Amino acid sequence: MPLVAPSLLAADFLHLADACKMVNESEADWFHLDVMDGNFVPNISYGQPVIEFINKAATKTLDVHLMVQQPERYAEDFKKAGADVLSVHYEACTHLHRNVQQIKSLGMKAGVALNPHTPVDLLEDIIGDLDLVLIMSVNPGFGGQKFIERSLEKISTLRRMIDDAKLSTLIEVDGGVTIENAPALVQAGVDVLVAGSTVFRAEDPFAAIKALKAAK
Ligand SMILES: O=C(CO)[C@@H](O)[C@H](O)COP(=O)(O)O
Ligand SMILES: [Co+2]
Repeated sequence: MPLVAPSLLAADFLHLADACKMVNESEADWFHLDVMDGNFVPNISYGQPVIEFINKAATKTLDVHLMVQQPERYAEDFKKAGADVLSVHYEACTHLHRNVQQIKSLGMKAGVALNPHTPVDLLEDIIGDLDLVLIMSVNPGFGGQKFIERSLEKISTLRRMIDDAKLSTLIEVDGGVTIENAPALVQAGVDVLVAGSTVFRAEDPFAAIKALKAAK
C-alpha cells in the first residue's frame, strides 16, 4: 500500500484547522507542505510560522517540500516548526551533500526533489545518504497541473537504482497525481503519493484518500 500525503496547498487557507482535522481522521499517512520562495519557483506559498500552527493541529508526519534557493538557510527553522521530513531541490543546492548532512544532523529525514528535466542518474553518488527522493511530475510552483507522463519512466529507473543498491530510500511522486494514474505510479515503484487537487477538490476527500491508498 502506498503512503498518501495530501498537499495542503490545495486546501482552503482560511480553514486550515478543518483541513488538518480531515487529514488526521482520514487514512492519509503524511501532511505534504509546500514552501515556495517566489525565487526558485515563481509562486509564494507559506513558511515556518504557518507550519508551526499546522504542527499543533496535525497528528501525522509533516513532510516539508522546500522550493527555495539555498535551503540550508532555513533547515533549522523548519526543524523547530515541526518538520519530520525535509526535502530540498537538487537544482537549488550547490553543496547538496552538505545540505543533506545538515538535515540529518538536525534529526529530520532528508529528501531530494528533482524537477522534471533533472535525470535520476545525477543522484548516483548521494542516493545512499537519502531517506527519500521526490520526483516532481509537474514543474514546481503550482497545484492543479497536468501529470508529465515521462515521470513514470524516471520512477522505474529510480526504483531499479534503489533496489540494485539494496537501499530503503522512499520514492515520492508529486504533481498531477489522480485516482486514475495512481495504480501505474505504484506499479512503477512509488512509495508515497502526494495529492493536492485530487484530495481537496474532491466532493468527498475521505473517499479520494481511500481510493489513493487502494492503488495497486
Ligand atoms: O509541490 C507541489 C507543486 O509545486 C505540489 O505538492 C502540489 O501542491 C501538488 O498539487 P496537485 O498537482 O496534486 O494539485
Ligand atoms: Co510538493
